[in-house]
Amino acid sequence: MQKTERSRIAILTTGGTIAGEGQSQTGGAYTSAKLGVQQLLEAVPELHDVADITGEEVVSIGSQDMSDEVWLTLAKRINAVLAQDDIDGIVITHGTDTMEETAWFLHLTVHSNKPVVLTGAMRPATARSADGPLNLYNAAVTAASPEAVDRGVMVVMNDTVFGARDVTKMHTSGVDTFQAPNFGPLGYVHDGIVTFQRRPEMHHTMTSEFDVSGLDKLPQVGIVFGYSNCSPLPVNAYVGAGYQGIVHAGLGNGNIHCDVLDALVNASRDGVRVVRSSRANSGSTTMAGEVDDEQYGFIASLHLNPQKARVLLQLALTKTTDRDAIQNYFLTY
Ligand SMILES: NC(=O)CC[C@H](N)C(=O)O
Repeated sequence: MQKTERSRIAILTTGGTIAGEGQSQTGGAYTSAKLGVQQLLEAVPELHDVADITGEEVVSIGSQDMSDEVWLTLAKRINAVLAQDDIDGIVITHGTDTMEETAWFLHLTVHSNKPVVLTGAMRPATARSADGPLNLYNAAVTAASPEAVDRGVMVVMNDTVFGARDVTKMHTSGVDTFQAPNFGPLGYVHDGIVTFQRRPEMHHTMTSEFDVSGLDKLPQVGIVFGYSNCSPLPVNAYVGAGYQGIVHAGLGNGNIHCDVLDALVNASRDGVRVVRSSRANSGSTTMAGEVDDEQYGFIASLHLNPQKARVLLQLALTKTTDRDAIQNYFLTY
């Protein structure tokens, strides 16, 4: 696709290490979410070679403090900005800890085919070899590219373009922390040019039926972690607190310790929707395995990791509590 006019990109900031500051250029200690939009933009003058840029702060937090409320604010703001004729794409700067969840939430709740790209950094702005400035530049290159249209929400980090559904944070501190263990990247950015290899096949953005425009909160869904000799206490606590859904970060192919299984079966029979995911980091929690989902009324998360399964279950519960319909969402998105 040839582009004749200059792109117009809105950069929305939310905090994270990309806006972080430390005392030392080589030490590890720093505080995230310290720099404002102008400082982020001034660090990368080359952004203006890529597109006409506007900047706006949405929140300023470490993404470990991300909340459903901020997600709803972001989705509504992005939908409004992308509805403007004078904006071609959006870059969101974000902490890396929950970047994959925010990207996935937006992939399902933004209704535009214009590019939406999240980026961040593993090293604060004050560090030697800070990765934020080049990540921000590469994100803007991607958001400004006509080739990026209709690929849903993306994460651009470390020269690599990932699809929101596929990407996960795999390393606590390395700049190559983001990976897509099941399906690989969508593309790469080098020398100011983005090259795509493929398109996300499952439903998203324009074909997503989830609409949060009228919502000010989301259904409560918790995650419980599976391990040897584990306890049903967290499941029972969520049920007691009135949670509508529970995602089990299971063993292997979504297996569940017998004590926890009893608690989850009771929860499921009481109408709490239970999704079976895996702590294994790659592979699908398949629909036929050691656990009989049909018998217990459970839902298989397939390739979605626990934190992403939680997001889809929250959105599914805004539409229905029917187990089969929710399983169908997991097969569709
Ligand atoms: N590398 C990072 O961005 C981590 C900083 C912070 N914990 C956050 O996720 O916002």
